[in-house]
Amino acid sequence: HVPTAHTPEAAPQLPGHELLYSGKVRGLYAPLDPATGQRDQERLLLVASDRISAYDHVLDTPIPDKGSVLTQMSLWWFDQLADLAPHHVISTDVPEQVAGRAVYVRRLRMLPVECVARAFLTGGGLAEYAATGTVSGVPLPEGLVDGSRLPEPVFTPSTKAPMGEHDQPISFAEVEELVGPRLAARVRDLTVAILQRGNEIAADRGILIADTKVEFGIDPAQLGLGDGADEEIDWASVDPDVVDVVLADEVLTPDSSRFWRASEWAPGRTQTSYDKQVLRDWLTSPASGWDKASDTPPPTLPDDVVELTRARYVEAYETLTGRPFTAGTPA
Ligand SMILES: Nc1ncnc(-c2cnn(Cc3cccc(F)c3)c2)c1Cl
Repeated sequence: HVPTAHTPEAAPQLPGHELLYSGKVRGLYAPLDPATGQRDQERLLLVASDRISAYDHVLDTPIPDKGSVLTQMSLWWFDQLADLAPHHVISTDVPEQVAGRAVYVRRLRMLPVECVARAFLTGGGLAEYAATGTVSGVPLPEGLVDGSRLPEPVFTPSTKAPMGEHDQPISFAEVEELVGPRLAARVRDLTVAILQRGNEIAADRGILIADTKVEFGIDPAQLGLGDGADEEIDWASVDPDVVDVVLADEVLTPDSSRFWRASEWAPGRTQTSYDKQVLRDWLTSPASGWDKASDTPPPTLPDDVVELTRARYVEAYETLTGRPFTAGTPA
């Protein structure tokens, strides 16, 4: 089930494909059957653009290869996590206009929950903890500060807000109301296990993953639905021990997660972002002439900021995977 699209110019037209849904920096397309022009009901094309967002704005300057780096990092993580959960990837044999930065995926019915887990406390989770001593209803030790490592990753789910709005944190009890206690427990356990595994692997490479957001879906056939079917699903009736809970969307990328350099980690202050700090520092410096409180769009980026930011993405990919980044071709 893919939300109806609003089709801003941001996502390009793609021959043989229909744009279904355009996020801030990504697009979701349905392949069209060349014979009938009908949408393929079993596959989607998930495209990552080179656009980057900061301070809730999508910048007008692309970061070359960002889409390709993040796509290839996600593909690598799907392999590293294959023992924890099946994934939705079918093929990287994609149209040349999006080579290296798109994947064909199985079209699933997505659970209506943004599955977030936190291994370190910062951002919205820290704010909630400061106000209540808990996060998503989970009591935490006293005395935690910005960047504190949590005793173990905590599941902090959100609702899927409408386009352009912020997701709203919800409690585990609300997740149980949304998808039933069995699926709720399963996606909680999977999300925590994915972040735990991600940090085990990343720590060996000097990277900390503070938090991450993943999405899960289920094959319509396993729900007794036709491919094109759009009817409401009674999630509470779904038994996760019978169906496959599939890891979809993107996984453990710097867009879906906070990446920090382990060598720079210092609880008690704002941590530096592995990938976005160069961009943030320039945008908040006098050099940019921009005021982030003004709600005006950020200015075009200078070449050195673009190149340094591109280098951060490439460095994150090569450090994590141990593979040289090759632009435009899937690893
Ligand atoms: N395998 C799947 N089956 C059905 N739906 C999805 C799905 C729906 N939405 N999203 C998030 C998203 C991904 C990219 C570009 C966007 F604009 C939005 C992912 C997936 Cl991944």
